[in-house]
Amino acid sequence: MTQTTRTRDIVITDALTKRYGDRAAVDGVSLTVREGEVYGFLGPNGAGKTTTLRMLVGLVRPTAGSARVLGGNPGDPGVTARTGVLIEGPGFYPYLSGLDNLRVMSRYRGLPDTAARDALARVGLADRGGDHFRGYSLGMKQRLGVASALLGEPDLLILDEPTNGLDPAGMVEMRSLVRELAAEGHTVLLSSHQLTEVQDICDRVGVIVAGRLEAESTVAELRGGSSILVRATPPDRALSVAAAIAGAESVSRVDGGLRVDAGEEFAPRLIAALVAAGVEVFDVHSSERSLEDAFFEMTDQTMEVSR
Ligand SMILES: Nc1ncnc2c1ncn2[C@@H]1O[C@H](COP(=O)(O)OP(=O)(O)OP(=O)(O)O)[C@@H](O)[C@H]1O
Repeated sequence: MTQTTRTRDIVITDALTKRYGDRAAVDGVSLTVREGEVYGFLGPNGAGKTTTLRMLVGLVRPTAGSARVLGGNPGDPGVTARTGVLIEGPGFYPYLSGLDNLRVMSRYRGLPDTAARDALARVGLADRGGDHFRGYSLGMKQRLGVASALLGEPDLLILDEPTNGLDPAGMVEMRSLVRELAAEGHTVLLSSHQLTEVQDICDRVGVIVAGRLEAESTVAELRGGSSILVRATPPDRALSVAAAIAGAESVSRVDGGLRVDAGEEFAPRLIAALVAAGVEVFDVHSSERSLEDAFFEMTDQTMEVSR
């Protein structure tokens, strides 16, 4: 029987699990990456991101569960040919130019020499293609890594921490490159422990903590919407007035005031009700939860956030 995968689902895992001894590095992960999206696989160091990605490209055998990639099995030649992979840095030759490094790779894979030039141009390195790899900045090295993943125009790009170690300018460049690649029709699955990046460039995210997928949703859903922060006195009366009009479940005490889970369009009504009840209002502002806040609330883990 031939199993057909809906074209919209590029990667599907079902309870994917990898155990090393009695420890599960990846524990029952079921995720879906859809066609054309940038999917951020987010989690702290050691959460199981690399192990999951390795299973998706056939480098690690699952202990249990399964994965389908581009409608086939991970590691199948037909799937591998359509997948561009950057996991833990490809081994480039330091004394070869960037272009020659790509040529070596494209010949090895039976691709025409033009593939190397095309890939180099796509990551904005066409002008520096003749320079030795060892003279490249870290950002250029990372871009060359992405170029190597782009050889042969794959449908799916799997990038493990593509912005790791980049300076702020390099990160901005890498982010716009990833968005461009998605706009050109590539599906991108990238991992990161840097929340701010995921927040900016990903359509959807999967959050993995200690091997388990804790959440999978759009960035907006994960944030859980916006809220209004109010500083008013007396605080108890402010709380009961807000609860009466917004619903008790939407109102909570926070440091220095109260939080109402609602969009800013709710603020005028809230202020009017507070004032009518004799509450003195000192400050009202709306705030969007960052993905970072959402993540901290979801787990008690300490995330390594690079600044
Ligand atoms: N070959 C292996 N043998 C034993 N344990 C392993 C092996 N590979 C990974 N692990 C363990 O599995 C867990 C998950 O590792 P993994 O590299 O997948 O995490 P990660 O989320 O990619 O983290 P990082 O961002 O640090 O790379 C870690 O505890 C790691 O030590």
